[in-house]
Amino acid sequence: MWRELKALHDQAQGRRIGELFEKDRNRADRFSIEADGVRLDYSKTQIDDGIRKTLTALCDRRDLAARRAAMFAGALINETEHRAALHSALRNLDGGPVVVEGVDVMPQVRACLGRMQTFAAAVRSGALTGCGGPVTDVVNIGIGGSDLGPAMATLALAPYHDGPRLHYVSNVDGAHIADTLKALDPKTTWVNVSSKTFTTVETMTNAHTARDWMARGGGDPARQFSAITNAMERAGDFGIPPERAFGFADWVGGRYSIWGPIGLPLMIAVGPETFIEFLRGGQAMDDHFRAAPWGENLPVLMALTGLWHSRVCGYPTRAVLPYDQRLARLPAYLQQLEMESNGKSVAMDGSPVMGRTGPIVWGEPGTNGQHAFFQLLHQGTDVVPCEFLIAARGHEPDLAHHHRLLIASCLAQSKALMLGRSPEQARAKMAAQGGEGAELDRQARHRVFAGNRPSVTLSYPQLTPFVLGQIIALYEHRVFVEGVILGINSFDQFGVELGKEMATSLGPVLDGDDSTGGLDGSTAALVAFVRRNGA
Ligand SMILES: O=P(O)(O)OC[C@H]1O[C@H](O)[C@H](O)[C@@H](O)[C@@H]1O
Repeated sequence: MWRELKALHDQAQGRRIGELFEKDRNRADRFSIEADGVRLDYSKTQIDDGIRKTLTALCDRRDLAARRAAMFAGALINETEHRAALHSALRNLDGGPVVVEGVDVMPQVRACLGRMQTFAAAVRSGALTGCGGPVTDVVNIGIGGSDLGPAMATLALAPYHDGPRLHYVSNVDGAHIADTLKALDPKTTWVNVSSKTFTTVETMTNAHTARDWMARGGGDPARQFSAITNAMERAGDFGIPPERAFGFADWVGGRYSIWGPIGLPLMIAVGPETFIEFLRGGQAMDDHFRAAPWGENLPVLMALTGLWHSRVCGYPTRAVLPYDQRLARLPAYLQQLEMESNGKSVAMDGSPVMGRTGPIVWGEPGTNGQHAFFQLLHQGTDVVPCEFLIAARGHEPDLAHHHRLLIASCLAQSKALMLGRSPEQARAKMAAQGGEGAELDRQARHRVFAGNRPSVTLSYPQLTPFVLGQIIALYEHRVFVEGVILGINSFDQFGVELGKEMATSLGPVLDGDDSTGGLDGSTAALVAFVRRNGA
């Protein structure tokens, strides 16, 4: 089927996307789908009826319906780690039982959500205090999946933020925690340590530093710390008692964990009701993903468009461009979600994967990116498929003129990428400005835009908690569909281990252990530089 798609791609070579609209007046509608207010427009791509048909046939060829059912039913689809991938159970608010290895996990999920609500309400109301009175600031310490989700969502839902100030510390670079704690009062700051394993070196180092800071400054770490982990004993050893620890099961992967206790800081910021709205958005996307036919299914169409661009067209990267400042952390969040899930070279059965798997995902909010890297998007030698995100309205009614400009810019960019500017148009423009002769020719060449550059646009009414839930669940399922079609396991991450292991053995070398014999030349020279110039 990849060969068939490659042949369709070759046939489409040289075809202008713009012409597809001239041939089919209904193209925009026929190549857009909408579910519960979220609309995906993939009409500004080379995908036509034949390509779509072959792409959707991939879903049946790879038994997507059965894999999807297995995921939602709690089967051990993470085969390398013998685990279920059941983040959907965390937002299964009105659904029935979900059974993992003979046990319905829903009572445990509901009990945990209830504890989170009680805890968040107590922090927000001032019922839970620090030594110096009500909690003014919450510092969340975590990294990767224990940081990116809540950090991204706290910014996204800023208009709903009515709890204490939230701060996120992730990097082991002491600059991160030093800059964060500098402005805080140890007597009214709450520290939450988020770590699924409670062993991650960055998180544990920051947690110890925060504990020392609090104790030195008159706060009480025994009272002002909480933990989110599935290693309760380790949290206890650190000094956080079970009543202030929130557990989650191993069937929730780190990068899929925002829906459960890892979302607690978000719940503290926006309140339990708003958090539940976020869960409802995720659940609505689950319902859509499970019910809609392939050709009307948002995660499936996003996945198929992505595979078309990366696997068939061979474009190595994809730009995520939220025209929504509050989604500024979405590209970083998606880098973990997509690249940690599908950046693999070995198939589920252990055989090598032929061809490209997950593309490199990168991006920045618009309009800022326009004044930075959009030059390359329009005129560079690599084609970068772009994913625009835009809300029909913002949260600032008195600044509606800003939003009008934001939307106009977003729509203009996807239009310009598609249509470009021909040499004739560039010459006419230069001539209208008084240019002539050889200089006009030379100048005009710099002002040509090849166009025919694909993009998709995801639009939604407003970035509400419900819509954010829809968007995040949409991307999760997109990753799952891509993984199934590529035949890889999207739920393990062995690729992060080797560097961690090597860091452990390099620590003593940096401390002065002279057994540098095993080091490669470059690493030995870098160690020598640090020793010469370090403290
Ligand atoms: O939550 P933790 O156990 O501290 O793990 C934090 C992160 O570190 C690991 O290296 C993984 O790459 C991530 O998937 C994980 O989210």
